[in-house]
Amino acid sequence: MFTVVKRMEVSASHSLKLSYQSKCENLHGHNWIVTVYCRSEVLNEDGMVVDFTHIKETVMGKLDHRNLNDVIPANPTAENIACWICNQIPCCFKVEVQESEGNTVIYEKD
Ligand SMILES: Nc1nc2c(c(=O)[nH]1)N=C([C@H](O)[C@H](O)COP(=O)(O)OP(=O)(O)OP(=O)(O)O)CN2
Ligand SMILES: [Zn+2]
Repeated sequence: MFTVVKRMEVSASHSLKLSYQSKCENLHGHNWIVTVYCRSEVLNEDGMVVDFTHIKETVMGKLDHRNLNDVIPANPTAENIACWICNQIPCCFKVEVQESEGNTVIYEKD
């Protein structure tokens, strides 16, 4: 079994629609640390699970310097961001999204 791990920093903005009053309703930014995990028992014809560069192009190309409310088709919480990223990348089974030093979400496919 092979596991590819790719870590990136995404600078972007979001606002959250919540069922309670919160400062997060206001548009604001984070430097999210995103770590993507891809796994496969077999390698492709290039000898890879997934190209690190393709993971970066997918995540950074779609999210970096964007308003995530315009990209993620759900409330752009760290949970929904992690799930959305996982579904964009072949062989991805786990995504960690660290919003700040003490706040991290881990999404794993069943
Ligand atoms: N489970 C989640 N909780 C929260 C999320 C989230 O995505 N998932 N997101 C937010 C907001 O993005 C908010 O901007 C985070 O604010 P921040 O000040 O960074 O976090 P804290 O209020 O916890 O403050 P710390 O100083 O980091 O303790 C809120 N919650
Ligand atoms: Zn936020």
